[in-house]
Amino acid sequence: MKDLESALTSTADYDAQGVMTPKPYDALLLASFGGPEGQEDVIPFLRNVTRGRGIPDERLEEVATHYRANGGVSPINEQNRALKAALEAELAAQGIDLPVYWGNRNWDPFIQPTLEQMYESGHRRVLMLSTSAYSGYSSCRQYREDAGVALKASGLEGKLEVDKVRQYFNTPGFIQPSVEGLKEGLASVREQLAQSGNPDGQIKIVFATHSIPNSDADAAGPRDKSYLEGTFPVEEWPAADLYSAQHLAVAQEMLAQVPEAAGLEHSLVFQSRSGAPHIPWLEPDINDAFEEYKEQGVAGVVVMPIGFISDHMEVLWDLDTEAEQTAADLGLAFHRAPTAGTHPAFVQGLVGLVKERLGLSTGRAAATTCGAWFDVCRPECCVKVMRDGTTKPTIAAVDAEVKAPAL
Ligand SMILES: CC1=C(CCC(=O)O)c2cc3nc(cc4[nH]c(cc5[nH]c(cc1n2)c(C)c5CCC(=O)O)c(CCC(=O)O)c4C)C(CCC(=O)O)=C3C
Ligand SMILES: [Fe+2]
Repeated sequence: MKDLESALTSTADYDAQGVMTPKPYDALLLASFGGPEGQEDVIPFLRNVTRGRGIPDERLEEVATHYRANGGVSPINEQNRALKAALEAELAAQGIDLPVYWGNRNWDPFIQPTLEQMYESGHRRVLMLSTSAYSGYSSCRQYREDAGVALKASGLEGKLEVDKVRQYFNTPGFIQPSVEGLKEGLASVREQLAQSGNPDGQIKIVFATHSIPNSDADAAGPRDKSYLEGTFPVEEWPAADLYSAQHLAVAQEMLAQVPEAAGLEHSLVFQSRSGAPHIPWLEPDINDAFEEYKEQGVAGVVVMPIGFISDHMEVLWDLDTEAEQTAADLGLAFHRAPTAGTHPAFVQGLVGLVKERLGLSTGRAAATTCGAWFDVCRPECCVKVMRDGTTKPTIAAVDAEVKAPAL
């Protein structure tokens, strides 16, 4: 076990701010969540997702119906195939020779066999890009663990180097598609209100993201928040956990770029809660929030799905099916903005992040009041202590081999 101080200072390939020295990576791994591709995959997929996580059976049955209604197919795999193709095209257009592979946490193609295949094909230095933009256990650390565990289990540790692209919530390429979406959404809701004879009706801009357990939210980012100095202005978000604070910073940046939003109220709400009912998760739920807005005199909502990079099941079901129905029941005008998907600005932004790591660009792209996030996560970043008291091996972390004390 490495001592934390020496882990922070003795490794040559990143600096004290967690910025990694550029390297000649020879392949890119697009790492994602995975999803079922047919009715027979649905339950095995859900078991993979929730293994050891105490999600009640009733919740699994309920989530299964969302997939069943869509032929047992999650839209996420098609979206990742499209993103992979778009990344390949953009890399080729920029003359960068970097093959792209795809591996998932919960469904075929899985991360471990993909890494094995990459090694067998002669790759030795892999850069991983995950389909999650924010900090948090599910969105950052768990991807680092997926790679860390896969390297151990495959015996590739020390033979295959795997680093990770930093979290990109506050990059211009992630923000720009939503800026356009917000403008279109405001126009759409204004039009709906005018059509219904209420042209001056109050509009609320509702930023939506995945709820997570409060304990995960509190553990998001480095445990010692002084590591955030110069990267994330913690003092601006005194009441919020870091996961919420990152979303609020993104929301603020989008609003600042949309003059049509001036004077309108906005909020951050949560969706897709699971887990046992007695365990607190981030609130308010989007549907509860709509009821409150109705009572406050709001006439229409523009929903901004900023927690997700593509229109997967959580977006199609929890927003476009449930939340839209709640809005209809309440008589609220409703518009859901697109996710980043394969928007050219997003794809170019991701390729820009890869170029940073290859040493092909100068500067580290960042929007919002936060600076660029760390390439190498700070001590106990988004830490999750397993039931047996250990943490899992991870990549791209100063504490890869440091055993975390219980929280
Ligand atoms: C923060 C976050 C993101 C956003 C970042 C990111 O994009 O990665 C995300 C994405 C996704 N979550 C997804 C699906 C599921 N998440 C679940 C369960 C959970 N998610 C959690 C958090 C997140 N999840 C948590 C704390 C749990 C409970 C504990 C656990 O198990 O870790 C469950 C179990 C059943 C249930 O919903 O209870 C399912 C089926 C899909 C695929 C959708 C598709 O198929 O199109 C995607 C992209
Ligand atoms: Fe999830």
